[in-house]
Amino acid sequence: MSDAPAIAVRGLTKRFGGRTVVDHVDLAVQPGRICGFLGPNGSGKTTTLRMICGLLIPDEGEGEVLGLDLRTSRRAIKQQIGYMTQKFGLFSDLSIAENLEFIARVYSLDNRNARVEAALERLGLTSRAGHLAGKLSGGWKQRLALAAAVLHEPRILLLDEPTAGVDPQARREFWDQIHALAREGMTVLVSTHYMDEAERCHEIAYIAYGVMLAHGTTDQVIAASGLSALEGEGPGADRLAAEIEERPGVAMAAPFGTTLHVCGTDPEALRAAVAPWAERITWRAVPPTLEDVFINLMRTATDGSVVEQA
Ligand SMILES: Nc1ncnc2c1ncn2[C@@H]1O[C@H](COP(=O)(O)OP(=O)(O)OP(=O)(O)O)[C@@H](O)[C@H]1O
Repeated sequence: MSDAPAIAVRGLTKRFGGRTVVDHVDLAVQPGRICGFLGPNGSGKTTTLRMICGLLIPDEGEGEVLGLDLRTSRRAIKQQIGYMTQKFGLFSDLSIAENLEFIARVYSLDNRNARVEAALERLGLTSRAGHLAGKLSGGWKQRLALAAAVLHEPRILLLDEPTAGVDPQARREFWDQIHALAREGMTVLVSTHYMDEAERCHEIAYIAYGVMLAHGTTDQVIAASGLSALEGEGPGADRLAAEIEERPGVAMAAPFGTTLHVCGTDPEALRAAVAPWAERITWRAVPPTLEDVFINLMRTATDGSVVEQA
């Protein structure tokens, strides 16, 4: 397998009405990797995904998708990408298999029967092929949407919040499917708001106000944040969040059950900040979480988007 990234974009920029919603984003994802794409609502994830799959033309920037030029080969790129949008359309009065057959027909795919069979098999849908799509639970609907997205055997999958509103068990199974596809060599870029999903990715990218603020493995992103964290346990620890968050050196404080989780960028200042409660609360150093890192990034990020006056 070549070492060339499956996705490599540089300086990708998109403006809507004079407002920059994706601002010089660089991203490279190697073949067979699952990259989680995180960021607050409206930070530019969907817009970035749509530029990568050739549905939107960037205002600035360049890149290659599977070695194809993002600006000049959008049609060829689209054919090699499976894109699962936040709201996917399916016909509720058609069965799972009929929905897939319909999609195969709309896209004029060859070997339609074999493709539908393969997609059903690949996504564990064969035993439910005759079930009406409208009667499926959220998790099975997502699985059908994933089957539809891989019907044309793309080499890259772009998934836009694929498991929003799906229960934990179904989400876990959906992620098992994504990993199975990645093992076959599929490159996956998946936007999500869930921390447990971020942790299931090989790497993560975090974007806020259209600017890419972090990219790497979970460990790399946590290490690069420079955060350290303490966990406080003792009577009333969980009720101290507001008070402690006011102290210098504390970036965030949040109760988790009966404990209090605090973090900041200066370990000594953090210790000093909680010292007044040291008699009744036991403080111990714990690794910062991905959630700490993302919330801290979000709080420190600024909206640099420029709205031009009409
Ligand atoms: N076609 C459009 N015209 C004008 N503004 C748009 C358009 N598409 C997106 N935007 C704006 O661009 C910004 C980024 O939107 P985008 O959907 O890319 O964010 P997102 O990170 O995917 O958000 P979410 O997590 O809520 O799905 C938002 O402020 C959105 O309102």
